Amino acid sequence: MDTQTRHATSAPPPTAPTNAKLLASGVERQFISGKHRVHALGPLDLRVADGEFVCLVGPSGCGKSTFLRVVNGLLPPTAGTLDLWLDEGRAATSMVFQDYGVLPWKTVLANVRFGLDMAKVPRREANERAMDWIRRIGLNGFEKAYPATLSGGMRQRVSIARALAVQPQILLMDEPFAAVDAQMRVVLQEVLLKVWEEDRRTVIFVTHSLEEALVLGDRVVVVSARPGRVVSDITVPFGRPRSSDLRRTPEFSALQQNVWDVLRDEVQASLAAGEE
Ligand SMILES: Nc1ncnc2c1ncn2[C@@H]1O[C@H](COP(=O)(O)OP(=O)(O)OP(=O)(O)O)[C@@H](O)[C@H]1O
Repeated sequence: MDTQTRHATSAPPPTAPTNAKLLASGVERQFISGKHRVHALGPLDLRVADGEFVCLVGPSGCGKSTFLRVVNGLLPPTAGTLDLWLDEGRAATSMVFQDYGVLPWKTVLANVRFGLDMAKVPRREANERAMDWIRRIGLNGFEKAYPATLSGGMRQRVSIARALAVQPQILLMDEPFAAVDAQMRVVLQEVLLKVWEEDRRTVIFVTHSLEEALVLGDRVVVVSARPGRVVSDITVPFGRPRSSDLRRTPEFSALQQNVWDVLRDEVQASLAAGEE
């Protein structure tokens, strides 16, 4: 049965729009920093359908990570409402960050199992589920290895497997491939496409790479200079399954240029405001 979760500054919750997983309505977040008030985000309006892969792009400091933290429930919005429609008994969200976030004193298996251990899943089942993800993400044979012995790309696979092992209803990814080299980035994008296409869970993916956003996303949402608002919401017309060859098509280059034309104004506004 569906439940509805609301991170809100007002009540009551609305009925779910058809197929919606997330609905942000006028979401804002301000921070108090010393004597200053920082208006980090919003008002931001966004609807994400169940099973949709949505990429957020926008200038540095525009509030993208803040939005993910609001969705994750780590930060309450200071205005507006965020509604999530969730299935009972399953993890709501799970986060993957740029800096791997793996625990150096645990093996790959124990890292991937971490969220299942927290949820008190019996050890045998937790091991089976973790091993399944280790295989799916291409780390078979490394389950007993420690993170220090792995490359950056492999550590990030561990992070992704750990996030997915708890079967989150919404996967939140904050520039997850920004710290790996260009070739590994393409490999990780393909790994993510493959595992996502197997079960199509809802994903919100923050990136600075338009190419990455267009390869991965069903939609690319351009966020304005701080405080971040949606300035453009582009449906990516390329079919699935996708591969990296998509990048070499003229249609891809044309769309990338169109999105950049929108984003460039926001980056310039951000630079003028001294954000970067
Ligand atoms: N805890 C906090 N206290 C004060 N200010 C904060 C806090 N967290 C974020 N900010 C400010 O809010 C604004 C938005 O930050 P956020 O990290 O969400 O941006 P971003 O779009 O994710 O940036 P980037 O692309 O560089 O990662 C920035 O000006 C940041 O300095």
